[in-house]
Amino acid sequence: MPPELLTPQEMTEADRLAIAAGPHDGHALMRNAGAAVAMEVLRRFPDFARTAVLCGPGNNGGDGYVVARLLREAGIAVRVFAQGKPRDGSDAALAAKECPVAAEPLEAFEPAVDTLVVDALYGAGLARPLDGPAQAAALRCRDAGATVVAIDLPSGVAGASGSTWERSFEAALTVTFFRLKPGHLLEPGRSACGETVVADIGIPASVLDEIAPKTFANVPDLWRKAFPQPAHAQHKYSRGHAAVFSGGPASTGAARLAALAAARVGVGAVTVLAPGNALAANAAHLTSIMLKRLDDDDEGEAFVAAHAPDAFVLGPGYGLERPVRGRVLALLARMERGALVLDADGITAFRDAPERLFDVAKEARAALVLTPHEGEFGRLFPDLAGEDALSKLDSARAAAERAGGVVVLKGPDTVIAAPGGRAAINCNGSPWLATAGSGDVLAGLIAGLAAQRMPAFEAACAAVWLHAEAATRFGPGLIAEDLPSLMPPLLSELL
Ligand SMILES: NC(=O)C1=CN([C@@H]2O[C@H](COP(=O)(O)OP(=O)(O)OC[C@H]3O[C@@H](n4cnc5c(N)ncnc54)[C@H](OP(=O)(O)O)[C@@H]3O)[C@@H](O)[C@H]2O)[C@@H](O)CC1
Ligand SMILES: [K+]
Repeated sequence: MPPELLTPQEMTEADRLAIAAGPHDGHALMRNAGAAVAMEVLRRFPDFARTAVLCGPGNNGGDGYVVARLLREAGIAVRVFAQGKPRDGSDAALAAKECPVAAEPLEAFEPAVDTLVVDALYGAGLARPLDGPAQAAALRCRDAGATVVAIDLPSGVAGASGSTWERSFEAALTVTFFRLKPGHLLEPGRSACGETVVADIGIPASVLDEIAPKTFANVPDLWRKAFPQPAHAQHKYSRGHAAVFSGGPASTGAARLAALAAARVGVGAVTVLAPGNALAANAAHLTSIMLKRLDDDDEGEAFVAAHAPDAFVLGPGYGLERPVRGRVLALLARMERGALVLDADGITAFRDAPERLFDVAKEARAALVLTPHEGEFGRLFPDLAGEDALSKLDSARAAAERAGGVVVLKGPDTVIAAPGGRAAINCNGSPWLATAGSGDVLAGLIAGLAAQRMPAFEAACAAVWLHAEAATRFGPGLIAEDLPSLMPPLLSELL
């Protein structure tokens, strides 16, 4: 899957540029789009005796008329149910004219289990909630358990955000064109799409040079070139040094999970920095990972000065009893390079004064990486979290800009955003990751990669992908302790 994602506006621009460059005009692109959908229908659903194609008034409907014609030509029983008429002279009007199946009103559509439904009501052009007849059709399909193939997007799903207005169609398969849109990967759109296929309809990749998309699917091709490759001449510290702050004696496990993850992702040396009363608990469980006593800020400064770790993790199991903010701000100001990954309690500690963190991050040489779940995100960015008009992508992007750092907004559709507007949506998420300690491992993976000089945005994207891929491959029964040791085979594949 190519990494670029296009907003509906960017997709319109891609169409325009492709038509201008030739040889395909809009009608040819529509015929190619319809043919791609018809081919998927015939290939994947050969057992349906009947097909109902629901056509809207725009170009999405135009694609539907092409599908209806091709399926009829292939000998399938096809009925067309239309909402509105294509505008005179449009490509969709031409496609409707070429379609030998007479259109019936959408209100007459009754789904049945033996009838495959092709949803060509609305795609990228949907600008407001589905109206009554379209909503009723979506509901009837759900109630009847009909199998739906959606063209471009299930009608009712917004391409830019994945949000759904009222009831949307729910597809078993969605066929989209040229590149995915954010709405295919962001929930609830992603679940509504079922399986998603991207079809080539003759738009050349060169149109992307002009469009310069800033949103990506988080696939290895997005960051593979920046992934750390060990060299023969390296020693342990030149392979990077990551340090993880431990919580008190009763909450040391989170830091060790992060430390082990950093080590497994290839960093040369890892140190756990623990308060004196937590040294014994940590020492009992650490072997290759170093342990250093750290009780107050002076010692922290001295350690950073002497060893200059390339990346830090602060937050997992850290607690909120000890002063956190001063330590974070001093560390960030002092680091020469690399990244400070702030997770969990490290994020919560700044709930009353996020601007203090952001001001320092904007001046820092090291990158700040924040890894909030939705709840933690709301503590640092209450206005962004409470704004319904913003998608998860918009929120993460605005937060990264405001924070002057990389924001990893976690969830089933984790979004990674950097200042400047670059953002990636993760697409290999796994329900098995919803387990205690999994976030600690992610923080450690990010720090481990950043310590090896991978730029912070790429490090965060790669870590999110590795974390999810490990969980997906492991499957049921996964606990956070399993995750670090699942890295080696994934690294072998990537390298
Ligand atoms: N461009 C190309 O070359 C190619 C494009 N392709 C295909 O085109 C699709 C995009 O086409 P599109 O832009 O015409 O948008 P589409 O989704 O059909 O809807 C627009 C129409 O719906 C109407 N409308 C909107 N919301 C509504 C609502 N809630 N309830 C009722 N009506 C509503 C709106 O009316 P208006 O807002 O003007 O009143 C307008 O008439 C794309 O998804 C892909 O399938 C492919 O063929 C490849 C080549
Ligand atoms: K559709």
